[in-house]
Amino acid sequence: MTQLKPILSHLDALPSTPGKFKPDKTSPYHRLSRLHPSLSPRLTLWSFFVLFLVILFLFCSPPSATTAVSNTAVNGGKRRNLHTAAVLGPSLGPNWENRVWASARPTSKAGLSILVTGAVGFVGTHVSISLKKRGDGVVGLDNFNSYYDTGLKKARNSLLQKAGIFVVEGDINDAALLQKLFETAKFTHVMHLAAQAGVRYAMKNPMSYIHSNVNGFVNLLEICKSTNPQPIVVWASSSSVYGLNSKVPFSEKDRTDQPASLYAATKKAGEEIAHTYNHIYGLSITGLRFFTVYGPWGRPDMAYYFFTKDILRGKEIKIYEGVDHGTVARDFTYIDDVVKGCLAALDTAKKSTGSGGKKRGAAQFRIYNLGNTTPVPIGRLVSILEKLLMVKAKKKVIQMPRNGDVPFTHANISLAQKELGYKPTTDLETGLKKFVKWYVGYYGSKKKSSAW
Ligand SMILES: O=C(O)[C@H]1O[C@H](OP(=O)(O)OP(=O)(O)OC[C@H]2O[C@@H](n3ccc(=O)[nH]c3=O)[C@H](O)[C@@H]2O)[C@H](O)[C@@H](O)[C@H]1O
Repeated sequence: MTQLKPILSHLDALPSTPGKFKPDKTSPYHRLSRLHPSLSPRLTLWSFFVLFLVILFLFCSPPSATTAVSNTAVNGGKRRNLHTAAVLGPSLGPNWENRVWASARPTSKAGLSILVTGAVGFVGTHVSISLKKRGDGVVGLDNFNSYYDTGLKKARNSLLQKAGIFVVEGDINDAALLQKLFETAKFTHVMHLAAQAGVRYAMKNPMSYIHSNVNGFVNLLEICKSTNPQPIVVWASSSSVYGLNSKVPFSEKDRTDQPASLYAATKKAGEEIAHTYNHIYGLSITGLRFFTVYGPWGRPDMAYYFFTKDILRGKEIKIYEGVDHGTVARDFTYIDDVVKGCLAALDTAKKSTGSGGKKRGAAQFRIYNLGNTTPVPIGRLVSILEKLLMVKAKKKVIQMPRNGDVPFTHANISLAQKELGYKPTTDLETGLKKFVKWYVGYYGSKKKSSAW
């Protein structure tokens, strides 16, 4: 993190709305020449010379520098201007370029060069480390937003640094930054995991979902389609797209036009947007529908995580039930299984066909369920946690509020099995054991239990 600080402080110092700046009518030149009329001709000569140098500089700058005028990013609710980062900052200068370039370089002969967005997120961290371990080049991009404990994100970033992965702090909405990244490294693949996650939070902060899952995604695809050669894109959709679909198990062919939350609606929108970019520009795109992914280094906003915290603190937990005491269940999927699915999607993807924004032929477009195929009732999830934590939970069973949650999820994974060789092997009890072990180690030893 420490090396990212200079970038931050540099960016924070920049005005967020350049248009608001009033021109200074009493410029130093005017003031000086009023005081010393004899200086005027000499100053004019110098002014022309300086102007010439400025024009020369602008001409020689990469396009990102000149197109970067109006992009802003929202980070942790704070509006910061990242646009000129690509233009001015010594922070994005040769040292930054070297780090990006070195991190993007594969260490194995057949290795890929991958930009992982959302790299300090839960899935992003695991995927990045697995890719790096097998010899791929990996550069991370993440805005480190404060949707949940940023301390956890920083700790994940330390893991990535130790693995030799450079994570750039920035937002997928920042076109200039993305352009600069693609100019610096020749990415063969983009693993797009940056998103506003969480089903229930969408009622509190709807615009954050549009910002990241719609605007940000389009911004990223715009850069990908214009890059030459175009990278292959693999990205995270969600089981939530099945919404109120009642046919089980959920198959990729089932209807996905009844989302129950804005989160689900933005992921569904993402799938349609992806199709458009595939159709018009020849981008090879694979969408992965993740089913309630859990495990070590997980997300504190998810039920298994905050149930663990609350059980340990003796705090009451609310277990949702459906209509007429119906069971609410999830097809919980362990992180290592999902990572294997992500890597298989990258490895089996065919190349994009377009270049420089022009399609040259039909490109691959795929969508897969990455689930576990075994839905588990929430009551059972709590019993497993009680056993592992050796603490009785204070349970309150309540009717599921109207908050965007769906009553159950259940993946049919036969397509992913056939085409990706995807085969989940971790049952919920085994996976939660690994999670609890990590949780106790992480919060216990570091006394961080107040974080989430
Ligand atoms: O597969 C996905 O695409 C999504 O998975 C995840 O959503 P969900 O499956 O809803 O997981 P999560 O919130 O952990 O709730 C788990 C269960 O606990 C129940 N639940 C929840 C809260 C509570 O207080 N009580 C309760 O019973 C609740 O009703 C539910 O049945 C990701 O967060 C989301 O980003 C997305 O990736």
